[in-house]
Parts: sequence; structure tokens; C-alpha cells
Amino acid sequence: MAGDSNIAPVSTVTPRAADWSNRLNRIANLKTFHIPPVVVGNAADIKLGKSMVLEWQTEGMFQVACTPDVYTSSQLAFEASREFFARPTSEKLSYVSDLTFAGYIASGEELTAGEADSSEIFTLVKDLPLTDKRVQDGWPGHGPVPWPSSTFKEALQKYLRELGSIGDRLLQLISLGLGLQNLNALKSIANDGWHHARVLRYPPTSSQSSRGTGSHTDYGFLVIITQDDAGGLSIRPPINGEIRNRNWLPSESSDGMYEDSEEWNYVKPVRSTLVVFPGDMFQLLTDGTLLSTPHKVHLTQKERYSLAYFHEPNFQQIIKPFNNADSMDFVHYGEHVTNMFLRGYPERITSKRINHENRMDTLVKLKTKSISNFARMHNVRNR
Ligand SMILES: O=C(O)CCC(=O)C(=O)O
Ligand SMILES: [Fe+2]
Repeated sequence: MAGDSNIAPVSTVTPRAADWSNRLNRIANLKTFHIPPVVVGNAADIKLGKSMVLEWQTEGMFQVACTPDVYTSSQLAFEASREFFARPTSEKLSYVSDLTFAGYIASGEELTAGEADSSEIFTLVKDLPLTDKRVQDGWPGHGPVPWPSSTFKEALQKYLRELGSIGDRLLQLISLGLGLQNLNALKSIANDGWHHARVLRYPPTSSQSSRGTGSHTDYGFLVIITQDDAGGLSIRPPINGEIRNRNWLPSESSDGMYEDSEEWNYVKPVRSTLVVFPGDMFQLLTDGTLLSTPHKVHLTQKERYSLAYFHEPNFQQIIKPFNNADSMDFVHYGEHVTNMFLRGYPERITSKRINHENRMDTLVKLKTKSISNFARMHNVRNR
């Protein structure tokens, strides 16, 4: 299990929020950071990490500049995704799997707060062969990705590997920015992480709808979005006094929250940059020092392609606020992510197989094991 992270309490960071007096519906004035090829924990890295944390706390996001290599990979990934989405719907619908949630999701199939989103999606998860022990042991959501072609597979896998390296370095910088003693405190939580991604295509706006994706927060750790030049993404920065739900609790979904209120920042596409913000697991881990960033997409005159990459904890990781050892608020990431997929796709063949084969029982066993490992490592009472 990941998570021997030797996490030290955060003491220096307090939540901050933007001053909204004069800034309704503004275009975000976003900082772009250049991240080093290796993070070593020197003064420059600490300064960079602190600036990133500050941006998240005031703006809810920051941008990362791509190196030329990463930019080229992103364009090849978009090219492959354009080729895939141009295929007939009947063919696209065949790329599903009853073992994993990877594969095609048609426009209108995904709901946010009960309303259909217009994006069509290809979900990518960790591509595990049938011989993998976790697949053989019936871990929910584990199995091979139903790749539509080798070109798509190669382009996407290459780009995801690059995003994975960026994700690890960002976690190191954020650890430093939060004042954690261990440079790898957050990165070790994402060791062999359950990283996944959504390749998205949005149609142009029509007389029926301008809704791309309804407002929501993402349920994981680090969210890294690549967008083309069509535009449409908005995010909601922290706002003083505004309630932010704990989306990991079934009773507190953040889907649809503040959808029609003001104070959204339009994220103008900037060539060769990535959009980076925290997901729900950051909010839980930092006890709200960092808030999961709500975001939504509206349709424009132009078709839009984007790729949302989620740099995630290990499937077996327990996530608990690290400055509050007694907190009863914790999740087993694997259970959490499985619940989120089941909530999102109750009718998918993958959900049906999980239920039919009682794979949630396997998950309960995995969770029990994780909790006792976590308790042993952190020397706290097993709850
Ligand atoms: O298309 C985008 O920019 C955002 C997509 C998104 O929010 C998601 O897939 O969760
Ligand atoms: Fe999202």
C-alpha cells in the first residue's frame, strides 16, 4: 500500500479567498508556472510551491507551461481523439468493457445534477492485463482498456505518461508549498496511483442547448486539463464565507452547485499551457486549507476538444486530514472512486457486473486491510 508518507502537520497556511468586490464574471488573470525537470526541494522549489498554493487559495487554479515535447504529445493525442470521435456512433459505442469504466460515453449519457451533459467522452484508466493479480482477484474497475486503435493507444499512453511525470512533480512542489517536511509526502500517496483521464469532445452550441458540462468538482487528487483553442471552461475560485460541500460524502454532492450564480472565472485558452486545480481529495487531506475547485463548461460556436487528466492516490490509499489525526472524516480512495463511478454510471455494464458479482464485498475486504495498515503505520487507534 502507498502512503508511508511521514506527513508532518501543516502550520503556516491559512485559507485565503479572492476579493470579489469588483470582479464579477471576469476573465481569469492566471499565472503560468514553469516546473523544473526535477524537484529537489531547494529554495527555488519552495518559493515555486508556495506561489502555487497561494494561486489555488486565491484563484482556485494555475497554469503550467508545457515543454515543446509535451505540447507535441498533446497535439498528437488531440489528433487521435479527433479521429476516434469522427467514427460512427454505433462503432464508438462498441468500445466499452464490463471490467473497467474505461471506454466510450455518448453525448447525453452522463448527467450532472440530473441534467444531461453534451460532451462525448472516452475514459482511460490504468490499462491492466487479465493476468494482473488485481484483475484476477476481482478488484472493481480493474481490467484492460478497450482501445479503439493502436494509434490512439500509443498517442494517449505517451501523453498520459508525460502528464504523470508533471503530476508527480506538482505534488512535490505542493508538498513544499504547504510546508510539509517530506518533499515526497503527497507524491507517495500517489505511488502507483489510480491515475485516469477523460478525452472529451463538445459539439458546437445549438438552439437546444449551450450546456457542455454542468458545475461539479472532480473527486480525486490533482486535476490537469488540456484544452484546445475553442474555450468554454469556467472555474469558481474560493469565495469568502461560501459553503463548499464535501463531495466525497453521499449527502453532500457538489454537482450543480452555484451553477447559475455569478463569480465564475472564464479560463481563456492559452496555447501550450495546462490548467491545474485541486480535486476533492486535496480538500479532505488538507481539511479545507485547499478547496476542490468547482468548474463547468459551456458550448461555443466551435466544436471543442479537451483532455481532463486526474493524478490520483493509490487505489488502496486511506485519505484522512493530515493535520487532524482524530478526524472521523476519511475515505478509502478505491471505495470512494468506485462509488463515484457507480453514481455516475448506474446503468453501465461495468456497474452491473460489479453488483452481479458482489465485487463491492471484495472492496470491503481491501478497505479493511488498508485501514489496519494505515492504523499500524500512523500508530493510531484502529476505528
Ligand atoms: O472539458 C473540460 O475542460 C473539463 C472537463 C471536466 O470537467 C471533466 O471531465 O471532469
Ligand atoms: Fe471535471
